[in-house]
Amino acid sequence: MRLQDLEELAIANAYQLPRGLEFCGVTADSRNVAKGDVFVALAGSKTDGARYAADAETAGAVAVLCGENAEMGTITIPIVRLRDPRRALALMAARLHAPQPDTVVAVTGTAGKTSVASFTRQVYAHAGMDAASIGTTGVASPSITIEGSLTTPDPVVLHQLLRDLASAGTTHVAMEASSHGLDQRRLDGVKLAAGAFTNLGRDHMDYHPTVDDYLAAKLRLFDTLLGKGQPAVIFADDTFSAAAEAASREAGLDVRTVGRKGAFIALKRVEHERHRQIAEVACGGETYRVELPLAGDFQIANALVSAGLAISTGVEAETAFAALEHLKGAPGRLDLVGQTPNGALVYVDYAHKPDALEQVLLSVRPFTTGKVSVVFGAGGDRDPGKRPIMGEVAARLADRVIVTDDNPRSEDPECIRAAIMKTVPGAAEIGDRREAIREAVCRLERGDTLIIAGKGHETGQTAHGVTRHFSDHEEARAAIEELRP
Ligand SMILES: CC(=O)N[C@H]1[C@@H](OP(=O)(O)OP(=O)(O)OC[C@H]2O[C@@H](n3ccc(=O)[nH]c3=O)[C@H](O)[C@@H]2O)O[C@H](CO)[C@@H](O)[C@@H]1O[C@H](C)C(=O)N[C@@H](C)C(=O)N[C@H](CCC(=O)O)C(=O)O
Ligand SMILES: Nc1ncnc2c1ncn2[C@@H]1O[C@H](COP(=O)(O)OP(=O)(O)OP(=O)(O)O)[C@@H](O)[C@H]1O
Ligand SMILES: N[C@H](CCC[C@H](N)C(=O)O)C(=O)O
Ligand SMILES: [Mg+2]
Repeated sequence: MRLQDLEELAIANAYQLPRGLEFCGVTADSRNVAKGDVFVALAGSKTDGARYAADAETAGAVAVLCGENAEMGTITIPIVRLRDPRRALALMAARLHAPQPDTVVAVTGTAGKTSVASFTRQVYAHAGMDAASIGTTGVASPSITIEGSLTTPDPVVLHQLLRDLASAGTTHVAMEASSHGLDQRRLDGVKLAAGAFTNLGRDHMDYHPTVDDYLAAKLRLFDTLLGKGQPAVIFADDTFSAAAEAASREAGLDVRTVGRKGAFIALKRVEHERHRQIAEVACGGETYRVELPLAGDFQIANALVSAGLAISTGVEAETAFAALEHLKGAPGRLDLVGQTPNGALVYVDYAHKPDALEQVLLSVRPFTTGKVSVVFGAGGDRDPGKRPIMGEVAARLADRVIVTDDNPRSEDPECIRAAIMKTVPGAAEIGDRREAIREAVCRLERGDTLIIAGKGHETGQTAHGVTRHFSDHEEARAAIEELRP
């Protein structure tokens, strides 16, 4: 690629560009610079890439792209100042690591992204397509499997991955668009075919200064990344649905609402059973009966969003709704890990924010004839404001609460627990998560349901800066085993 190609990508003015300068790669991390690369110096949350420009030059960088006001030290390679260097990085990574699979769809929202990405992949696969999903739980595809990473990978990693998937024959990709990812332009180079919105609640208040800022980041998917006439699938029954719909209409997108208030897919009726739900939906003048093999009201919402995405990108409605009958839940999302000898149900769930905790507790109540128990904590080095709200949710919606540690990271675990305990004074406090799970499991009686919330698919616990192997699934199964005679 030549530096003057940036002009074609509409990210720089011709006069700024050293003509004819060729480069082979791009990176925003000086530690990854290879000879002949362009280094993009980004101002981050911890440090400023400009500080590492000299390291990048030593490592063989041929030019540095940076923000308009970056304080660059003395370097001899050309410096190109840009209004939006993060976007430049994404567009360059896309150009360098082409091609992308033909159909890439992205889903944003506070909760449900991982589930929708996984469900959409499953619907595509059911329709006979070679499909992948990319998100919090990693990459799933017929050719490439990667466990867990960022929800939205950084652009260089993302475009290398999309290229590898395309080369392996994957044609359809469903990916998560996190607010960090959207804000940091990680998706700006992705050629999207459609976008989706699930809901908006409290999250990442450590990163976004206000809810408006958080919403604006999410809405970039619709007002900036998708183009006129492209489908925007919007869950219609959330408080913020109207805002997502308005932004999409304003951008000239083809708005397709789904849910009880949905016009594209209208949810007419749901019957909840213990491990499945039967929904009646209307789409394109037809009515379909869907037996969803998953518990939880919110999974209906996620399933409809994924059907909306699949139908909007070429899957027949009948095929999409038939596919929903075979869905497997995303790992660690209202995941039934076992049943105690007296018949109580034990679920692992990834609710680590107030709305998710509320939804998951509400959704097990209809099939719980006994008590609803919950074991949860809150992550350290993350928005402390959510802790008392999660305590309040648990106090209101669970009959038995054990407050334990999540990933305290660098914080004092006791202080995190104390902040939750303030609003749920009736709770038991057991810091050791293994012990908390055991205690909760052995107190279960017939008809009870236990939710072990917060860590879902995670396989480690980080405390005092050290990560040790820890799996809620393994702990729950071991605790159930101990009850067997
Ligand atoms: C807060 C945040 O989003 N941080 C991400 C961001 O880092 P940053 O831009 O703030 O970087 P920084 O550490 O301040 O450094 C600034 C720049 O200097 C560069 N640098 C730094 C040191 C050096 O020696 N040389 C060098 O060039 C860095 O590469 C960077 O470009 O960009 C990095 C590269 O893409 C990410 O790895 C990093 O993710 C960190 C690890 C992280 O924990 N991110 C989480 C919060 C995140 O992104 N989460 C979302 C949402 C999760 C969800 O709700 O599902 C996600 O999409 O996963
Ligand atoms: N549509 C939904 N509405 C409300 N809560 C939901 C919804 N879908 C999932 N949840 C809850 O949120 C948790 C996380 O779900 P999921 O991983 O699909 O969302 P996510 O948006 O990817 O979250 P994260 O940003 O943490 O990766 C689930 O375990 C469940 O408790
Ligand atoms: N992507 C989220 C995951 C949180 C998971 C929870 N178990 C925690 O550690 O807080 C974050 O990094 O904030
Ligand atoms: Mg996710």
